[in-house]
Amino acid sequence: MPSSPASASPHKRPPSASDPSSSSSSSSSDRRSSSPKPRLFLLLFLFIPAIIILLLASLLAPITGVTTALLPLSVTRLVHHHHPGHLSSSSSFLRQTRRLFSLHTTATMRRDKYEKELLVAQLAVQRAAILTKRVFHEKAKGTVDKNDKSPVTIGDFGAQALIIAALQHNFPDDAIVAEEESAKLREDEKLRSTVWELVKDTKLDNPDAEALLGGPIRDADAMVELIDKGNSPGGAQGRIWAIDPIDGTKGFLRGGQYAVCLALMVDGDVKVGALGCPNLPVDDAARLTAGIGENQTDDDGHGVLFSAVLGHGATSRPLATVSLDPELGTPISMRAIDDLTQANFCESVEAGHSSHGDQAAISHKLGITAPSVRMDSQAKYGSIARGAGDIYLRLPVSATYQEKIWDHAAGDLIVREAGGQVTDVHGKRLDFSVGRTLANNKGVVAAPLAVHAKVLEAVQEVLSAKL
Ligand SMILES: Nc1ncnc2c1ncn2[C@@H]1O[C@H](COP(=O)(O)O)[C@@H](OP(=O)(O)O)[C@H]1O
Ligand SMILES: [Mg+2]
Repeated sequence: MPSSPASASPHKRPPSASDPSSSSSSSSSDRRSSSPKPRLFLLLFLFIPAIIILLLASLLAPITGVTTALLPLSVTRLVHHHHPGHLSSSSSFLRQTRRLFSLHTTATMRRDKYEKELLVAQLAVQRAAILTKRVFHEKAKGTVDKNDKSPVTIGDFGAQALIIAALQHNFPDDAIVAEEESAKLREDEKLRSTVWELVKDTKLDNPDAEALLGGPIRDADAMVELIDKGNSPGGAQGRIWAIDPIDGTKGFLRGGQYAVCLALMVDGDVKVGALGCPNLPVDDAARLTAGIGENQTDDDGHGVLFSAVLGHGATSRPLATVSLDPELGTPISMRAIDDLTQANFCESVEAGHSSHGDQAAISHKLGITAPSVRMDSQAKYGSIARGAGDIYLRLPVSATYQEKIWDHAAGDLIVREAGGQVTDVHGKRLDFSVGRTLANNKGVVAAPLAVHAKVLEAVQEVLSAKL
């Protein structure tokens, strides 16, 4: 039969020398009134270390990445477990503290995931891609001369204005490095009104998403001013966005691959990247084919959005899927290559951007027989990141050319987050902290992590005379 609690029993147990609970003959009420100091001491003894732990954990969370939200909870449990009933007023204080710290920690974790930045980047790229696609279709219909550069100019200005508008609306204090500046638009009234006609009618068909980007730009003058906000010198400090509104202008003109590119760098390190590739297949499993660089359409089955956040992997999703969930998307990863001879290379279409001859010599050295796949733009980075291709080489042609940060920032992160390594031909990581160009780097070697060193070795052997 269960014994009744001592306090409820009318018969007190006789005191016993061996019973620690009866070492004193005083009653519990006596005990309550006679020893406040030890209890206070005990309280302080437990509380002060707990608060110090909470403070330290919270401060260290951004550095260590440790999930401290659980820590205050366990400290609370520990205190309650050892001193039930004595901490009621203090426990509400502790609970409040815990809530405060968890809120702070959750905010830190969100910040580390750059959720809002990712969402805005994805939507901004998607909206800008709608504009570029409209121009691409006009061009495909033959309404403009093939050698006329105006479609790409119109698309470039329009897409840049739309992306900057979204960034300014959401992150007004961030700096922006963008490819275009508005001088030409200010001089050319006709060009300005053509771009404005396109910009004013381009919106996402999801009203919440469109509202998040700040809705339409006010007028043509505001549009021109927005374009010039992309004039930051870049550098190693603070938050800087890099925009290439149409990367692969040559591809855009020839009806091949091009990309709308956006990346966020914080203190010179790329944290978020989004690449809209309107003419790539949606299907991640489709291997690259020789014809991928020409006569493309953005019909059904085409148009993919690659994204990545540093430390959180890379994903792809259809460019047409507008969602307020930044995590919607399929994780992508580079193809595991056991036998390098089975790998395939991609490179620029333009021999003036990357040496085709050196690339062929490197292929040969590695025993790769498949011809390289040539395509314009950062679509190359996206394609190897999802395993459609394996290796991307950009081999310097000119000794003086400096690569632009907007041509690489998003792609570099997406490949690294998909399990790849990206360096220059000297084996140095791309350095986005030195301004608008990659002044500290030469060329690009991007490959799955496991084979990167081997590929780099072959690159250096072939280029040894030039390096
Ligand atoms: N001599 C050169 N070497 C390497 N890249 C160059 C170059 N001249 C121009 N580019 C860059 O190459 C980019 C295109 O890369 P790709 O050849 O991979 O498609 C161009 O971007 P835009 O098309 O945005 O102008 C341009 O910035
Ligand atoms: Mg470019």
